[in-house]
Amino acid sequence: MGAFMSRFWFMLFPAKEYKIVVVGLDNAGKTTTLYKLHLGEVVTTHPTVGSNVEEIVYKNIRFEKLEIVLLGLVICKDPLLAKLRMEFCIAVQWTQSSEDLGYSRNSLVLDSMITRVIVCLDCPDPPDSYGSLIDVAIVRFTYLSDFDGPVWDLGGQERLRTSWATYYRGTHAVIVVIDSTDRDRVSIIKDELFRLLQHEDLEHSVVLVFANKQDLKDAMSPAEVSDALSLHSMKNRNWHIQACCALTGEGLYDGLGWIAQQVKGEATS
Ligand SMILES: Nc1nc2c(ncn2[C@@H]2O[C@H](COP(=O)(O)OP(=O)(O)OP(=O)(O)O)[C@@H](O)[C@H]2O)c(=O)[nH]1
Repeated sequence: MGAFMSRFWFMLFPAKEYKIVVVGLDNAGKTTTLYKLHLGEVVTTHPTVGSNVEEIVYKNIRFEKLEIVLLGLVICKDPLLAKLRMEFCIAVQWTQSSEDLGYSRNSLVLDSMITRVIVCLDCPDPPDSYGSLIDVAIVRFTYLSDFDGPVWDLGGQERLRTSWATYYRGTHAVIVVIDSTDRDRVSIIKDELFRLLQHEDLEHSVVLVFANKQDLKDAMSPAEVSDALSLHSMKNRNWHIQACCALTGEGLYDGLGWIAQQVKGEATS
C-alpha cells in the first residue's frame, strides 16, 4: 500500500517542489491526514500542545501543519469587538494546553511566532484574575514555561504581519481540514478561512477543503460543509471540496489529485 502511494504521489507531483499549507481547527484531523499521506498508515495523534510548525517532506511535497505555540491569552469581555481589533487573525486553533492551564475556551489565544490567533466568540465570564484588565480587547500575556518569547501587545501587529509574509510566501495550495461533525464551530473556521485568504501571499493559492470524518454518521455532507463555509462566494479563486476519511485515507488522494492539476507548472524547482 505504501509503495503504491509513493508511486501515485510521484506521478501526481513530479520532480518539483510545492508548498501546501494545512490549516484547520483542533481535532479536525490535520495530523491524521498528514501522517496518512506520509506513511500510508494511521498513527495515534495527540492534541497539538505548544509545538512549532510541523513539517513533513514527502517526496517533493512539503506539508506544514500550523501548530500553536502558545504565547499569550487575550481575554476580552466583548469578543466581537476583540475580533475586529484582531484583524490580523488568520487561523483558528485551540490547544489542550490552554485547557490544562485552566483557561476557558472563551478566550483568544495569540501566537506571535507564526502569527495565529485563536478566536472563541463568547467570553461572558472571564476568570477573576483578569477582572481588572478586562475592557475592550485587553491583552494579558501568560508564558508557558518552555517558551521564552518577548512581550508584545496589539501594537505588535506590524511585526506579526511581517512574519506572516515569510510563512506563507510561495504557498501553492491551502488545505483546510474540517471535522464534518463539528457543526458548532464551522462558522469560526469560515471566518478565519476568509481572513486567511486575504493575505497577499495567498492571493493565488488554490483551496482544497477536506470534509473529513465522513465515516461518522452525523457528519455533514460535502454540500453542507460547502454551504456552511460559503465556498461558492469565492469567485476569484479555484477551490474544491473533497469528502474524506483521514483514518482510512479515503478521498485524500482524490483531493491531492485536484491540487496537482491546479498547480501544474507553478512549482519551484
Ligand atoms: N472517525 C474519524 N476520526 C478521525 C478522522 N480523522 C481524524 N480523526 C480523529 O480525530 C482526532 C483528532 O485528529 P488529529 O489528526 O489529531 O487532529 P488535528 O487537526 O491535528 O488536531 P490538533 O493537533 O489539535 O490541531 C483523533 O482522535 C483522530 O483519530 C476521521 O476521518 N474519522
